[in-house]
Order: sequence, then C-alpha cells, then structure tokens
Amino acid sequence: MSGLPTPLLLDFEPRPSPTKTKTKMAAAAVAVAHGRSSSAPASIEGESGILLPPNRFYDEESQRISNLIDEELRKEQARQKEARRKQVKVMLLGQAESGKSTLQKQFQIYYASQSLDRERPSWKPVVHFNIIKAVKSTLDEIDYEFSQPTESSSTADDDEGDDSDELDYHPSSSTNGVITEERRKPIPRKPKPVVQAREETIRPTPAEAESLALLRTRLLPLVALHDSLASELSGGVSFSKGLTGVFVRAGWQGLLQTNQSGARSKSNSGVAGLAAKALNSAREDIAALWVHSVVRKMVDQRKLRLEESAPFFLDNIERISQPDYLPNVDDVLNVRLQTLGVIEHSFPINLGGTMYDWRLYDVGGARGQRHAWVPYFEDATAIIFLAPISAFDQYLDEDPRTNRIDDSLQLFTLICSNKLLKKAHLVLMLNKALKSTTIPERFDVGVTSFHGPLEIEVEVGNQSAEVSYGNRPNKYDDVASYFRAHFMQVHKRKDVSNRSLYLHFTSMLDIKATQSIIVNVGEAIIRQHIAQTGLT
Ligand SMILES: Nc1nc2c(ncn2[C@@H]2O[C@H](COP(=O)(O)OP(=O)(O)OP(=O)(O)O)[C@@H](O)[C@H]2O)c(=O)[nH]1
Ligand SMILES: [Mg+2]
Repeated sequence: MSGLPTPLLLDFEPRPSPTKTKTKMAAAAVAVAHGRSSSAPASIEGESGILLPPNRFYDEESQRISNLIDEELRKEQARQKEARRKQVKVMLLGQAESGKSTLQKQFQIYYASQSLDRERPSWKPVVHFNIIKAVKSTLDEIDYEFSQPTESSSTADDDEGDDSDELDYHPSSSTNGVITEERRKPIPRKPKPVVQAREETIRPTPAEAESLALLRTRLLPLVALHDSLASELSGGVSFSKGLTGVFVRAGWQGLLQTNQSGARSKSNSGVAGLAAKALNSAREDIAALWVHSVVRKMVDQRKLRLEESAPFFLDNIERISQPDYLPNVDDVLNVRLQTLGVIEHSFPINLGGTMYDWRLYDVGGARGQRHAWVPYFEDATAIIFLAPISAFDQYLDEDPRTNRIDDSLQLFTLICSNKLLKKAHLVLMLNKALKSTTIPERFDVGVTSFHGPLEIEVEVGNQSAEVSYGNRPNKYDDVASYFRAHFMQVHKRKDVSNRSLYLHFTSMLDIKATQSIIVNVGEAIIRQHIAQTGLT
C-alpha cells in the first residue's frame, strides 16, 4: 500500500453527504454571525440566558439555517421552472440568404425597436461594406464579360456529359465579390435553368471602354479596402474557397462599438473609418459606374449578378456616403451579413397580460453551418422555415450544382421528418414574394387543393424576367402557386407527426405587411406553447 500514490487513496474516501455539507455550512454561518471561529466554540448563551452546551446550540441554529436554505432552493427551483415554462423558443431555419436574419430584425422592429435603434451605428460599416462589395463585383463582372471570347467555348475536361454549347453555370445572384476562373467554369447540373438569359454580346464603344477604364482606376483605392474591411467586421474570421463576405457571430455589434479607449465607436475609426472616407470621395464615381451604359446593358441582360440588395444601396449612394450617415431601418433590413453558427435573440412578448420570454434562434443557413442547428431541436417550441421563392433560377454558393429551390425542398423534407422536432409548431414562409399575402386559412394535412390563383407576384431578384418552366404560364402568380404546392406536398408526405402547416407568403423588406404576419405567427406559437405546457 505504501507505494500507492496519495491521490488514488483519496478517491476512496467517503464523500460527505450533501445534507451534512449543508449543516456544516449552516454551522459555519452561525459561528461567523457570532464573530467566532467555527472550529473552536467555547460555550454559548441561549435565549433564556442559560448557558447551553455548544453542540446543542449549533445543532438547532444550523438546522434552522439549513431549513431556510432548503426553502430558498425550493423557491429558486420553482422560479426557474416557471421561467422555463414562459420561454418560447423559436428557430429560424432555411438555406443561406433565405431571409432568416431579416425576419429576426422584423421581430426586433416590432417588439424591441429601441434595441434596433441603439444598434444603428454598428450597421454603418456593414452598409459601407455592402457597397464596396457591389462595386468590386461590378468591376470583376465587367472584366469577366470583356475578357471572354465572344463565341462560347466549352472545354472537354469540364463537360461531364452535357453537350450544351452555352456556359452551363449560372452563378447565383449573390456572388461573393470574387469571380475566379474556377467559379466560372461550366459546371454540369441537373435542372435546366427555368429562366433563359438573353445572350447578346455587349460591345462597348471605344468611348465607353475608355470611361469604364477611368472609373476603374479611380475606384481602385476604395476596392482595395474590401478584404481588410471584411476581416475587421468578421472579427478576423476568414474563409478559404474564395468566400470573402462578412460573417457574424453572436455579440458582433458589441465588439464593433467599443475600442480600447471606449470613447469612439469603431465604426468611425480603423478600417471602417477609412472606408467611410474613401466612400465619400468615390461617391460620384460609384454613381457614374452604376448608371454607365455598359453596366445598364449588363443589368438588363442579367449578366451582372450582384447581391440582392446591391441595387438598393447603389441607388442610395449619395445619402449613404455622407459623413454623418446613420443607417435607417430600411438600410438595416437590406443589409447582407451572413450568420455564423446560432445567434440567440431574446425579448419579452406580452400576450393577454402575461409576459413571455420570446427566444429567437437565428442560424447560419449555408450547408457547412447546418450541423450546428441540431442541439437546439429538442427544446424548440416552433420552427419558422424560410424558403425564398425568387431563387428558382439560382444555385447554391456552396454547391453551384444545386438549384436553390431544390435545396429548400430537401431541407424542408428533413425538417418535416425530423423526430426531435415532432412537437414543434411548423410555420413555412415562402419569402421574397413581392406582395406579402397571408393565406388566411390553416392548411391541415390532407388538404390537397388550395385557393385559386393567388394575387401575388414573385420577385425575380431585382430584374423583371420572364419565367419559363414546363408548359406553365409565364406568370408570377403561377410560379407562387407552383412552389406552394410543392412545399405542401412535401409536408403532407413527410411530416412526422401530422401537424398543421401554417403557410405565409412574405416579403421581409416590407415592414407593414411583415408586421401583421409576425403578430399572427407569434400569437399562434405562444398559444400552442400554452396548450402544451398547461400555462395560463
Ligand atoms: N428582395 C428581397 N430581399 C430580401 C427579402 N428577405 C430578405 N432579403 C434580403 O436577402 C438578403 C439575405 O437575407 P438574410 O436575412 O441575411 O439571409 P439569411 O437567411 O439570414 O442568410 P444566412 O445568415 O447566410 O443563413 C439580405 O440582403 C436581405 O435584405 C425579401 O423578402 N425580398
Ligand atoms: Mg442570417
């Protein structure tokens, strides 16, 4: 035995029971209250003035304090249980760029507008980044367009069984600012594009080419800030594979608003400050590039694929580049900022006089982010699944072979059939619809027919393009009905617990229309939570 190391021996010592420990703590508390060391009491005068043997006094007093502690623990547990019962946990799910963070902002506008107001300064460098990225993408696309041979050519290595003679890769509207040859290679893909871009060769006149070259030179100092601003905003997070967007985790605004001195906001200093100045100096050139005849032709022919919100910001360059610019609510809604991991947002919601602790979990929707969702499933009261219906002619950034609607349908199938989520209330938002239309009725499983033609238009990115899919009419309302039927069918076939599906057409940039949907959805979710937990 003597050779055994001491820690091993210690492991076999009987551990004090929790009750005894508590009694000891109580005894220590008594001793401290009497200004003595708990280890060496002499004798103690009892309430009647009779000297009590020290042990008896300690036992009674310790028991009393121990009971008090028990009582407090019981109360605390009851409080925590009650708080948990009032917690309504809602997950926003869907592919990247489906509008999850935008929906979160809409909830914030409605239920916690002061907090959004406080955050406005931190959105300024992000808006600026969105513009710098749009300028960079435009210049890159011009380069690509005019460095290509006029005849489409296909390389033998890249053509995997597709003998189409046109470029087979239609990059999504959300390029990441880096247009590399690799990304532009023809990539075989299953579905045929439903929107055919008019392929006309754009030939700039010498004067147009010269003015574009001049604009490029003048915009270089601004574009040069792209990577460092992205890195500053993402807190140093960067990704390989040419992704150079801005990615945020929980708490990013706090990081951005304080610097070492704590006095000045980072949004006015560092790279963000430089970017603000560069943007102000370059504002006329940016406006000139955006209205340039060649760029206009590229937009018309759908040869310029920018972030969805790029036209909004470029149209507002004069206002946004002012030194005292502070983003307004529309700017905040339009911003593109990719979410990393899972970000929790919480605010109180009052329903019928009871305050509920509403917790939104905004997740990163790109494929590489989806594993992070699962730990939150078991506790989820509700899922709000967003599917952008304007994305029918777009492909995933992370997998340019997968059509974005296909990906949404696959993801929705997994969500409907996931057993961990079987008790969660299910809401489907077909987002990026031009006019928000709430479908008034509840779609119960088994209902196969739906309303006649919807009065709804589908936004096709920022372009008005004709839609051609099968023999269906080229009308937006047909597109909307078509996709709605697909999602409903997935739900009907795959739902694990025959739940109701609550379906809304939404346009998250439309505050007024979205707010009424938010109230409906929020109340329905809380009511279901009340029914499940027995809360009143
Ligand atoms: N036109 C239009 N744009 C929208 C709509 N909803 C969101 N957007 C824009 O789409 C872009 C992407 O929206 P986000 O909310 O960042 O998308 P997300 O689902 O959070 O994306 P990840 O964080 O990457 O998973 C932003 O620029 C939004 O302004 C909509 O209904 N219509
Ligand atoms: Mg997001």
